[in-house]
Amino acid sequence: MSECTHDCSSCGSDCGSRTEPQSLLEKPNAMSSIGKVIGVVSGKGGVGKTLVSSMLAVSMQRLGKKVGIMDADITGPSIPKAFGIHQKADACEFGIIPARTKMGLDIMSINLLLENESDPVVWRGPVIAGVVKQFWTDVIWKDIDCLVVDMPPGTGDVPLTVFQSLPVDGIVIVTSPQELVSMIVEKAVKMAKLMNIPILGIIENMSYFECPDCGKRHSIYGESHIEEIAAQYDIPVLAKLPIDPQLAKLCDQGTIELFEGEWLTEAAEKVASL
Ligand SMILES: Nc1ncnc2c1ncn2[C@@H]1O[C@H](COP(=O)(O)OP(=O)(O)OP(=O)(O)O)[C@@H](O)[C@H]1O
Repeated sequence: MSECTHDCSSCGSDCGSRTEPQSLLEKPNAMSSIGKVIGVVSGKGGVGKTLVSSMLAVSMQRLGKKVGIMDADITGPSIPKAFGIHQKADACEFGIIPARTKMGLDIMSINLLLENESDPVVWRGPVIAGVVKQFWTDVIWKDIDCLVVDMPPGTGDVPLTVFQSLPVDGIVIVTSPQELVSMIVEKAVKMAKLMNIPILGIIENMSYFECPDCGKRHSIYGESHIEEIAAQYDIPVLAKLPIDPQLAKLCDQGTIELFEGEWLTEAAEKVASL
């Protein structure tokens, strides 16, 4: 064993002098420069986390920030499709170069590394978690003000890896107005607290549908209880996003960067000002 430096955070030895646990934080690629890291999480699948991650990133870019998106949803990657990216990632001697969207966002996703983007990822948890770490250690995130990490739903291996290995500055929780939402939000809140990660707020997706003819709002998935839930956990509601077929269409066409609307501007300002 080498001589004790008394810097327990970076030392892997389990000696009698240990006063604090070893930090599991990974070093980013030497060529990377990353300002803030924001995780976008949801307790369950299909609530529109990818759509919200994409729109939040675009909204921050519209505020003049340089934004990257790490698609940490390894088994269900959908970020490249939303941005119409089908090419493979490039590499140089220093690391992997993310794909650049039409409007200038940097994107990394497992789909940029697979031979065919429709190939399924049938890997065990530790391998998937290793890939997510490599998206941090091997990818060159150049001059990024804010890196948005689109997490897989739930509280499994990947969120745990991201929270332990990346210096996450805060998370945004995405929900939809459905029955189980309180319990689901509670799980996400508890995980963030357990990992000492600040919760920036909740975004409710598919909150309502606004009739294009008369402007009346309909609560398709039931009345929203997001304010009560947010108050219960003392976290702000950052935005409410309507069900809008136009958004689904833009996602399907790979043109989400062209969305019109200010729903996420306030949330983007809050995240960008961290
Ligand atoms: N507000 C909305 N209005 C219209 N369509 C939406 C809205 N939010 C999400 N969708 C559509 O619902 C589908 C699922 O959304 P998305 O992929 O963002 O969910 P997710 O939570 O990331 O899913 P997963 O858990 O599978 O990763 C997509 O086709 C998306 O375009």
